[in-house]
Amino acid sequence: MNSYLESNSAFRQGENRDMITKPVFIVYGVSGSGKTTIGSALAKKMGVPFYDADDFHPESNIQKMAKGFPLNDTDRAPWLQDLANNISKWSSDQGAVLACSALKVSYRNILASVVPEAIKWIFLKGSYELIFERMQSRKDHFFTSEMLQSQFDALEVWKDGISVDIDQEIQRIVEEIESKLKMQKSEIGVIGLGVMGKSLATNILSKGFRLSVFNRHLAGKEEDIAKNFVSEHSNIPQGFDDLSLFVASLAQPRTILMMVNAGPAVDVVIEQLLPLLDENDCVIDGGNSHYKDTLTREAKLRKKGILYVGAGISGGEEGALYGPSIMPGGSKKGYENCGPFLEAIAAKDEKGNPCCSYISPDGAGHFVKMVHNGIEYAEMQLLAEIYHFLRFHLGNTPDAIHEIFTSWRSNSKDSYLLEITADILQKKEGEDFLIDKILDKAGQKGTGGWSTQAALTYGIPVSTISEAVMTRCLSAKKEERIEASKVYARSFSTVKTDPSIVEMLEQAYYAASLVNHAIGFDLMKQAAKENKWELNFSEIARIWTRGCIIRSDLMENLTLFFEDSNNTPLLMLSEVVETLDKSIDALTTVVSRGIGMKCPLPVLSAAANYLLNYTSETMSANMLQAQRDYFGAHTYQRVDKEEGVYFHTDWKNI
Ligand SMILES: NC(=O)C1=CN([C@@H]2O[C@H](COP(=O)(O)OP(=O)(O)OC[C@H]3O[C@@H](n4cnc5c(N)ncnc54)[C@H](OP(=O)(O)O)[C@@H]3O)[C@@H](O)[C@H]2O)C=CC1
Ligand SMILES: O=C(CO)[C@H](O)[C@H](O)COP(=O)(O)O
Repeated sequence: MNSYLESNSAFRQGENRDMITKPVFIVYGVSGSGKTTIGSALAKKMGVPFYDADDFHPESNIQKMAKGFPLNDTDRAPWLQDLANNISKWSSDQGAVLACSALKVSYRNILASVVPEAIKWIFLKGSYELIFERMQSRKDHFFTSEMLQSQFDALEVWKDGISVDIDQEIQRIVEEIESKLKMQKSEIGVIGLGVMGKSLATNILSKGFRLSVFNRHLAGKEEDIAKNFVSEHSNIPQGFDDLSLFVASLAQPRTILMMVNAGPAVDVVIEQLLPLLDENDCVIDGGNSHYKDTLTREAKLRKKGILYVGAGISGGEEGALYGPSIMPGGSKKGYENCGPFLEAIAAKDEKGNPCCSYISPDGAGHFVKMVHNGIEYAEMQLLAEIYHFLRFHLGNTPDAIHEIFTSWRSNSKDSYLLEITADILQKKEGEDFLIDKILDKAGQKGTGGWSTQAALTYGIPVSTISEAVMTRCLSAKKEERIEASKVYARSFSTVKTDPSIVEMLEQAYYAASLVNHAIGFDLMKQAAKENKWELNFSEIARIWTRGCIIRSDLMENLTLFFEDSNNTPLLMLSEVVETLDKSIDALTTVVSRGIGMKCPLPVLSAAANYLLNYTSETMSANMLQAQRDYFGAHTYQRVDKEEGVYFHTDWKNI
C-alpha cells in the first residue's frame, strides 16, 4: 500500500503553496517607446517593485551592445530565461512591473515559460517617426536611434494583453493602462467573499484569470468588502457591491461562482441574478447545498437556458486558497463552460491531474460532497474517541498521544485528519493544553445528518456516519449530561497503556476507517442506481486524494482498488478482506475492553457491529420478522422455502 508520507511530505497542501502568484506586468515595445518611464510610473501607482530588463543583461551582452552590435537570439536566450525565473520569484512575492522590449513572440514565450498565468502584457504603441524623434534627443543610452528600424522590423503583433498609445502625457498613459486593464471583461465572477469565497477568488486570480468579485452591501455591517478585496490585490480584479455592474463586467457567456451560505441565501442570489443573465451563462453553486435543492435549481434554471452546476468544494479556507477538491454536478454543458476554471484552481493529484471531475447530472456533485462530509464526520469521531480512550482510560498525556498518532502516520495510515489531530494535541495556552479548554459540545451544519437521512431514504446502513452524527447531538446536551453524571456517578477504570493495546488500537482504527469508507461508497452506489447517475468510484476516490478534508493514504489505495471493480462492494475486495481479516480481532477486543472500562466508543463499536453483522451468514433478523408477524401480521419468508413467498403464523396458538 502507498504511504502518503513517503510520496508527499506535505499532507496539508504545502506542495501547492508556491503556486499562489501575483501579477507581473510586462511593459513592452520597441526601444524608445518609454518602457522604463511608463513602467516605473505604473509600478509606483500600483505599489509594486519596478524592474528594467536591461539591468539583467549579462556582461557579454552589454559589451556587445555598447560596441554598437545588435544582439542575436542566441545572446538573448539566457537573459530571457533568467528574467522568466525572476518573474516567477516576483510573482510569488508581491508582483512587479517589468520593462522589456520582448519584440518577438518567441521572446515572450520564454518570458512566460515559468509562470504564464502571472503575466499581464502591456504594449506601448507609437509610430516610427515619434519614437525616432524621441531617440534623437536621448544622449545617455547605449542603444542608437539607427537601430530603431531593425526593432520595428522585429516587432511581432501579439494578441494577448492590452496596448496603449504613447503619444500622450505619462500620467494619462498610466491611467489608460489601469482603465484598460479594468475594461477587459472578466472571465469569471465570484459572489460572496466570506471565508471560502475570498480564498477561492485569490486562488482564481493566482491562476491568471481576469476576475470580478461581488459582495452584498449591508449598511453598517457589510460595507466595501469587494472594494477591500480589490485593493488587497493590486487593483487587478474588479470589485462590486452592485450586482448588475458585476454581471456587466463579465465576458459572455458568463461564468459565476456563488460562494454564499447554503439554504435560502442561494435562492435569494439566484432570484437577483436571473433577470441579469443570458442564455448559456453558467452559474456554479460552490457551497454545501442539499443535493435535492440543487436538482430543483438546475431544472428551474435549465428552462431559462441558464447552465447550473452544483459543485461540492472541500478543503476549508486553506484548501480553497491553495487547491481544493471539487465535485461538480448538474449541467454537463455548464461544466464545459466552467470546467477549465475549476480544474485550474483545484488541487493536483499525485500525477498532477486536477482533483476536479464532472460527477453526474442533477444534484450528484452535491450528493458526493455530502457523503464526503458524512465520511469526514465518522473519521473525526473515530480519532476523537481513540484520543479520549488513550488519554482518560489508558493514562496517556497529550504529548504521548501525539507521538502515537505520529507513528501511525508514518505507518501507511496517514491522513489529513490524523495529521491535524496530532497537531491539536501539541497546542498549548501557557502551561495548559488548549484541547482541555475547549467545551465538549460539537457543532454541525447539516451535511452529516443529510447523509443519514439519504441513507434512510435509500435503505443503506451508514452506521458509522449516523453514529458520528448522533454522538455530536448527544455532546450538545452538555447541561443534561452534567446532571446525569452526578446521578449516575460511576468510576472510570484506568489501566496503564501497554504497547499491545496501542498496536490493537492502530489496527482497530484502520479497520473502522475501512468500514466507514465502505459505508460511504455504498451510499453513493445506491444513490447512483436510483438516480441513474454514472458514478465512477475510482475517479471519486482520486479527486479525494488531495485538497479535501478526507485525503489519506487509504484514499490513494481506494483509487486503485476501484479501478477494475466499480461495482464490487469495498469490503469484498480481496486486499480489503485480507486487511480486515487480520484486524477484526483487534477491533472487537478494543471495543470490548473500552466499553468494559466505561469508555464510550460509538463509532469504533458501530464499525465493529457493522463488520460482525456484514460478515455473518446468519443475523438476528429472523427474530425481528417473527415479532413483526406476531403483533402485526407482517408476514415472513422461510429459509426452507423460495424467497418471495410469504407466511403468516397465528403465534398466540402455541
Ligand atoms: N468554511 C468552510 O470550511 C467550508 C464551507 N463550505 C460551504 O461554502 C459556503 C460558504 O461558506 P463560508 O465561506 O464558510 O461562509 P461565510 O459565512 O464566511 O460567507 C458567506 C458569504 O455569503 C454571503 N451571503 C450570505 N447571505 C447572502 C445573501 N442573502 N445575499 C448575498 N450574499 C450572501 C455573505 O455575505 P456577507 O459578508 O454580506 O454576509 C458572505 O460573503 C457554505 O455553503 C459552506 O457550507 C464548503 C466547504 C468548506
Ligand atoms: O464541507 C466542509 C469540508 O469539506 C466543511 O468543513 C464542513 O461544512 C464542516 O461541517 P460541520 O460544520 O457540519 O462540521
